[in-house]
Amino acid sequence: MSFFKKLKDRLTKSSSKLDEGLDAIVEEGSEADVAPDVTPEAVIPPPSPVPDPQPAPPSTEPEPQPVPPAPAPKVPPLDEGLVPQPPEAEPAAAPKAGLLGRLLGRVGPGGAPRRVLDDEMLEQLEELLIAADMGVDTALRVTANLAEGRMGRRVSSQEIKQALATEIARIMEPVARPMPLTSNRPQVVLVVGVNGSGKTTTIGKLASQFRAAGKSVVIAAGDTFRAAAVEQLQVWGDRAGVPVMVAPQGSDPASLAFDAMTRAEAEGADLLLIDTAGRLQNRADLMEELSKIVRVIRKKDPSAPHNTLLVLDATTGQNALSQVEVFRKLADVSGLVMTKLDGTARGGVLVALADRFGLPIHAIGVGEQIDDLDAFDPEEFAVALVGLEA
Ligand SMILES: Nc1nc2c(ncn2[C@@H]2O[C@H](COP(=O)(O)OP(=O)(O)OP(=O)(O)O)[C@@H](O)[C@H]2O)c(=O)[nH]1
Repeated sequence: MSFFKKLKDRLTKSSSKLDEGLDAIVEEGSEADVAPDVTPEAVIPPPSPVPDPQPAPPSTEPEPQPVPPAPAPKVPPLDEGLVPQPPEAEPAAAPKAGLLGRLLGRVGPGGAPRRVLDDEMLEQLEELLIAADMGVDTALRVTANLAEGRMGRRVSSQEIKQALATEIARIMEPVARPMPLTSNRPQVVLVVGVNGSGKTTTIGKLASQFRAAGKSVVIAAGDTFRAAAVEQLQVWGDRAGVPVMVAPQGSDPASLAFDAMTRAEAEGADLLLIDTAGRLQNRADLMEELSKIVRVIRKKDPSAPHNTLLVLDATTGQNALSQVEVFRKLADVSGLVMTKLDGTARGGVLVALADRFGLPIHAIGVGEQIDDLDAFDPEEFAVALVGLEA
């Protein structure tokens, strides 16, 4: 199964939320929009060419004769990259409201419900995006950009989805960067994040991928306080075929990091992945612990760590934003990994993260298996998030 397929299948909760929400907004508005004037005119298919590229304002005065009344659906085709579909051909007017119209609307662009993009619709879109965890600022920016050049036009939900996906991909593009590989040997990667965010799993998946790419890897189980965490890391190390250095419970993580550095150097390892504790209850202690690890490994290599990955759990939604803020104070975070994008309706938080911090998103996790981690592809993500077909 391609990763995209997997992503799409597993992002169902996020995408269905947006997907259905967008459909509902357009359908609801399209009914309200056509209802007042649809009765008399629905009979007459409006003449093909529209006199003027007018945005079809809700006709104010009652039209006397049934000649070519402007109000209905005849607007110049929505151009500018909204949809690569043919302009709504001829039958546009007829099957609008009602179940049939809706069903047809879902089948093809020909009879899709359309709604005039106005302030009310924009507000509804904003609310939907905020509910999908995009955050207020980002939702406002996205909808403002979406509105540009489209206000007053009749749009279908498919077109809105396309436009939304384009907008989201545009925001995500600059942050979609795989973890850079350096020439340092070992390249030291510090992995930080709150407990349960998926650090251990991510380290296992990364180790496995680097191994598959021909790199030699050493893992250090730096959360020495939690025996279960260490055991879990050992399990992942075994799966990935990578040695895991552990220390007695409660011993100094910095000294373990130093030993791991020594071993990685001695073995000529390409990468050293260091797991760390994620107890945020006492930030001062955690900060001290992390900076001690950094001090100690810098005795061996002043340029280390070469990457500090913050692992975030997508299911925490907006909380991920505050975690970035906290961890940026505790450590010099250089990139993000977002886990658990499967099974959450909160995938939109990634857009908020990209928009707010601009930190590289190196990878995303969409499952608990060893191959459920991949590079972050902004277009695939955007399309999956809004529920479009690839
Ligand atoms: N569905 C899903 N579950 C994940 C993903 N990544 C991690 N998990 C699960 O999340 C739980 C916590 O993951 P860990 O890797 O143990 O998290 P941690 O940050 O190391 O947490 P501690 O061991 O408590 O420090 C585990 O049950 C993982 O299987 C993911 O991408 N998708």
